[in-house]
Amino acid sequence: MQLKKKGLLIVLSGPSGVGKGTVRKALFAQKDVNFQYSISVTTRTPREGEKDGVDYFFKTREQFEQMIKENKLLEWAEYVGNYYGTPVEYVEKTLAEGKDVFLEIEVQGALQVKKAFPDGLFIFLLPPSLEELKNRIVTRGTESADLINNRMKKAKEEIDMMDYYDYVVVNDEVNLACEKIKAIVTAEHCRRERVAQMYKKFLEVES
Ligand SMILES: Nc1nc2c(ncn2[C@@H]2O[C@H](COP(=O)(O)OP(=O)(O)O)[C@@H](O)[C@H]2O)c(=O)[nH]1
Ligand SMILES: Nc1ncnc2c1ncn2[C@@H]1O[C@H](COP(=O)(O)OP(=O)(O)O)[C@@H](O)[C@H]1O
Repeated sequence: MQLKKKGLLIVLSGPSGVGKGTVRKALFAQKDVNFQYSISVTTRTPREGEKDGVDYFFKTREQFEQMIKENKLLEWAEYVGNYYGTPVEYVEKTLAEGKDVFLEIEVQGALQVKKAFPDGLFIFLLPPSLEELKNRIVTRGTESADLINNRMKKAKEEIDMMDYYDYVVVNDEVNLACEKIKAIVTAEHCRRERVAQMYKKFLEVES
């Protein structure tokens, strides 16, 4: 058992358009939320309004491949033609400081994180229906018709993976989804605290 309390690694996944970004921004706008957001690296072109170092670190494929070679990524995946990855240094440093880290990543990456951090907290965000998912992607208006179809195909594969997650949260209403995520994190902290206390007590009895 670790003596120094480490932060909790929280992973949020879900199909494109379900509202991960919206829910994440709503969560981080709340004063009682102390998670640290891990900014990912991507080779995707920035969307209108996106800023380098805020939404993503935007890199070329060559730069990204160099980061893979240098083991600078905790996990990475190719998603609809672009690379996405999590810088490892920030995650390890922040967890070691006892702070909770929040990753918003797709399922292939989440499975890699689960191998490296089996005690992470894995949450899957589900749309109320596939029809509503398509509606949201179309309404967002950032993808061409081709890309929307690719993302819908991918969405069905992704939803098949929700079994690997600890919790499933339906994003029917943004504030409600945020409340559910906060409740899950609080409950997980309490559970870990209880286990740590029992373990401590057990050691006292043994010695
Ligand atoms: N594996 C992995 N996936 C990521 C990372 N950052 C973002 N993603 C995921 O990549 C997918 C595409 O992201 P993006 O192009 O921003 O479009 P979005 O679907 O509208 O969020 C989403 O499922 C993101 O959660 C990362 O660091 N690693
Ligand atoms: N609970 C919700 N109800 C209705 N629309 C939503 C909800 N959550 C997100 N949206 C909308 O759905 C679209 C996709 O959301 P976004 O956060 O970009 O998804 P993701 O990051 O999962 O791809 C956006 O237009 C957003 O405003």
